[in-house]
Amino acid sequence: MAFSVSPARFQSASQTLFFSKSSQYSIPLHSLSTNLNPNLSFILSSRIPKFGPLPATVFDSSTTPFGETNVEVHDASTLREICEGHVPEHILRRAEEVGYVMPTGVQRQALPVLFSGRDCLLHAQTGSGKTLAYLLLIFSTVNTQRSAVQALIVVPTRELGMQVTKVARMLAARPMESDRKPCTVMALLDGGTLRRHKSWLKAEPPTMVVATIPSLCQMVEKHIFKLEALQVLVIDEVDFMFNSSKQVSSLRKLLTSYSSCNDRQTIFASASIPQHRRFLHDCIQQKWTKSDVVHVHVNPIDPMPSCLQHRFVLCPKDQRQQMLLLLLHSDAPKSAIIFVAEQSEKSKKAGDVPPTTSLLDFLKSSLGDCSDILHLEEDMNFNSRAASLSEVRQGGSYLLISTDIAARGVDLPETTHIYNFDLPRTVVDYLHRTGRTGRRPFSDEKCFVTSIITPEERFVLQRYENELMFICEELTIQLNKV
Ligand SMILES: Nc1ncnc2c1ncn2[C@@H]1O[C@H](COP(=O)(O)OP(=O)(O)OP(=O)(O)O)[C@@H](O)[C@H]1O
Repeated sequence: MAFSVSPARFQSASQTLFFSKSSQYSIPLHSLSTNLNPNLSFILSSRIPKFGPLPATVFDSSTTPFGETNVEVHDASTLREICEGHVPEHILRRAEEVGYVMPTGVQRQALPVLFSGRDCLLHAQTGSGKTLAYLLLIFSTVNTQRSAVQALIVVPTRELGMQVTKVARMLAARPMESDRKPCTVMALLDGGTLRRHKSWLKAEPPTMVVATIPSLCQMVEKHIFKLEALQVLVIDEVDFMFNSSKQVSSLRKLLTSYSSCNDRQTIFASASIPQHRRFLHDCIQQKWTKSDVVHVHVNPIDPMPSCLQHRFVLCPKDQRQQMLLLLLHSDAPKSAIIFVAEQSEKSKKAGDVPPTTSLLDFLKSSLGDCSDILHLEEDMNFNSRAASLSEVRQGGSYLLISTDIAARGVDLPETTHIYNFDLPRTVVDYLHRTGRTGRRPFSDEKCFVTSIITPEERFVLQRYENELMFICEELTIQLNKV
C-alpha cells in the first residue's frame, strides 16, 4: 500500500463542528475509536469561518490522487530509505545501531508529512514510536553550526523528559573523528538546578531543549531562554497538557505569545486526543498551527496494541491486597507495574500512609524484602523518583507500584503485566496505563492487563470496553486459597 498526502482541498464540510472558546479536551471520548477507517489521513481546509462549522475533509490515503506534497512510502521501505536526504547520515547510522531499522506504522505515515514541513497532529497507539518520529524531524531541521535553540520538546513530567532527552542524546552522539558540532540537548525539567542551565543557555545555547512547562516558563519570562530561532515545537502528551489546570495557560502563551506558528513547525503528539476534530479546529483558529495542519491518525479503530490481553477479577475492596498476591503468584510476571490511585487531599491531611507505601509494605512482607519492588508517586522527591525508575531500567525483573505518574509516556519495554489495583478514573487513563506494556513494536509477545474490581465497578469497566473496543475476560480466583 502506498501512503499519499494531498494538499488541503477546499471542499464542503463532511463533519460539522462548532467553535468553542474552551481549549479543554476533557470530555470522555468516542473519538479514541473514531468513525474513520484505518489508514485514513485527515486533512483540514484552510477556510475557517469565524464562528461556523469546520470544513474538514477526509481523504483515504490509499486512493487520494497525489497533490503537491506528494509522498510515497511503501510498506517495505526501511527507516533509512524514508529518512535519507533529510536526516544526517551519522544519526541514521546510530539509529540502525540501536535497532531502529524498519519504521513503525506511525513513523512510516508521519515522517513524509513531517519532512514536507507541515504542522502535524501525531495520533497513534501507545508504544508505537512517536518519539523517534518527531526526533528524526528535529534532526532533519536543525543546523548544529548555529548557536541557538532551534527545537523545543515540551513534556508533562520530569520522568518523560529524562527519557526523551536520553533517546535524543543517544541518537545525536557523533563519532569522535567528526569535526562538526554535535546537536546538543538540554533537559530543562522540574527539580533540576536551573542555575547551571542559565549559564549554559547564556554561554552556548543548546540546539534542542526538552522541558517541562514550569521550568521553561521561568526561563522564558526572565528572557534567559529565547524562542526567536525556534524551528520545531513539539508538545508531547498534548491532551494531558491541555487538561492540566496548572499548565494550560502557560502552554497557550507558548503557542501564541512567546512564538509564532508561522516561524516554526508545530507537532502535537499523543495516543489519545479526545475530540480531535475540535482540537484541530482550535489549533487553526488560535494560530497554534498553520491552517494546513495534518492529522496523522494511525489505527484509529484499534487504539491499543493488539498483543494485550485484558482481564478482570471481582473482589471486595478490603481484600484486594490478597487478590493481588494470588495474581502475582499465578502469573509470575517477569516485570509488572501495579497502578494505585493517588492519595486524596483529605487522606493526606489526616496523615494516612500513602496507598503506594502501604501496598509496598504489604508486598515486601508477603514476598520477602526483595529490593526489586519499587514505588513511584508525585509526592516523592525528584531524586527518589529518578532512583526508582533508573533501578527499574537496569533490567532484570521488577514490580513497580505507581500512581498515574508512570502512566504517560514512560517507556519500560520489559513490562509484561499491568495490574489496576484501583480502576483508572477515566477511559483515557485506562488506555495510557495499559500502554505501559506491549511496547515492542515488532513483537507479538502477549502482555496482560488485569483490573481488580468490585462488582459495582464492573459497569465502569464495561464502559471502557465499549469505548476502546476490547473484550475483558473474567478470571475466577478463590480468595480463601491465601
Ligand atoms: N523503528 C523502531 N524499531 C524498533 N523499535 C522502535 C522503533 N521506534 C520506536 N521503537 C521503540 O518502541 C518503544 C516505544 O516508543 P515510544 O516511547 O516513542 O512510543 P510512543 O508512541 O511515544 O508511546 P506513548 O504514547 O506511550 O508515549 C521504545 O522502546 C522505542 O525504543
